[in-house]
Amino acid sequence: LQAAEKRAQELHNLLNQYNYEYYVLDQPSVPDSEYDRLTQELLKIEEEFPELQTSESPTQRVGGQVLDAFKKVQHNVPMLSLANAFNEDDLRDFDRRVRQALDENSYSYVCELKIDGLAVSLKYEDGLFVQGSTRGDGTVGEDISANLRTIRSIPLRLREPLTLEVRGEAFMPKQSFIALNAIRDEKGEEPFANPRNAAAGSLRQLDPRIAASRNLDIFLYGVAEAEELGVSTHSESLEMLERLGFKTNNERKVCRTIDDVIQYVSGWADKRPKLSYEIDGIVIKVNSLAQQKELGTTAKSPRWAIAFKFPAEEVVTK
Ligand SMILES: Cc1ccc2cc(C(N)=O)cc(O)c2n1
Repeated sequence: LQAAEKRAQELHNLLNQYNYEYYVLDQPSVPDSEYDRLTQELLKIEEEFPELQTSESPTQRVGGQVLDAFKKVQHNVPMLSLANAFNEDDLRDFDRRVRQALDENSYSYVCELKIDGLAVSLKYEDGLFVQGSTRGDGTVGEDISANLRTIRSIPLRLREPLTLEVRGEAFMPKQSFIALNAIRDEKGEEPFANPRNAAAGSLRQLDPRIAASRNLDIFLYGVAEAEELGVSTHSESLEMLERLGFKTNNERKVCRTIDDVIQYVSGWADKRPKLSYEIDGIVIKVNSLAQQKELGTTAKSPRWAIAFKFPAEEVVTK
């Protein structure tokens, strides 16, 4: 058993690394055939020694049993929703409020694409993925761990054995959305109106095999209680997420002034069709976590962030 256990660990490490290269970096270093061969080898070992078939095994992404309902999950750190800005004046009003609240101290912003998907929270204990949930009403969400495990860019084991909670946006890439609607069309089923609804519908499935078939993906954008982990800005949180093996959206920019923010926002308005996923705006955050704390939140939204919304995108359906 020891030899099998040692080989199984080697295979976990290899398969996790190849999975990371393929789904997070989009730069595989081995052909699919090699990945499949190693997976078969691990499946054989797990068949011979069932005690090695642990939940962290790369072979256990798609669970077998169909749930009859989702459990409720309490978010210790509320998942906030963002206030919206629709034009330049709204952005300048936001900046005025920030400047006043920070007593004219210097501050900078981080701009990131606002992915049009479903906000989710992922919990890790000693580096292992233990729970995934929807935002729900911000304090209580639904446990969709079995469905989130099927998203290949979500690591089942972090590069460091940390216990933390991260937040991100699960989404369906445009191409997967078009392919899914073509299949539904053939089967005489109602097509999904847009990738966001398709992603939400997929993650609400009680059978994880259906979620696994929907080619979902995710961008992580935050670490709950990041300051506890020795991080002082939002951009450092994003770098930490990358170091831990998470997929983040690299289309982000630190902007020193609201004029830079406005330039960044207007630059993206007509670049959306080029993206392989839908965005519904740009998220603008005060970069310093200490200043975020100083600004605080209203009942449901941070005072240190705002979402600039683009007009609804005419969806390419064919
Ligand atoms: C605090 C917060 C809330 C919702 C968010 C949503 C997105 C998004 N949809 O991409 C990105 C963020 O950085 C967010 N940040």
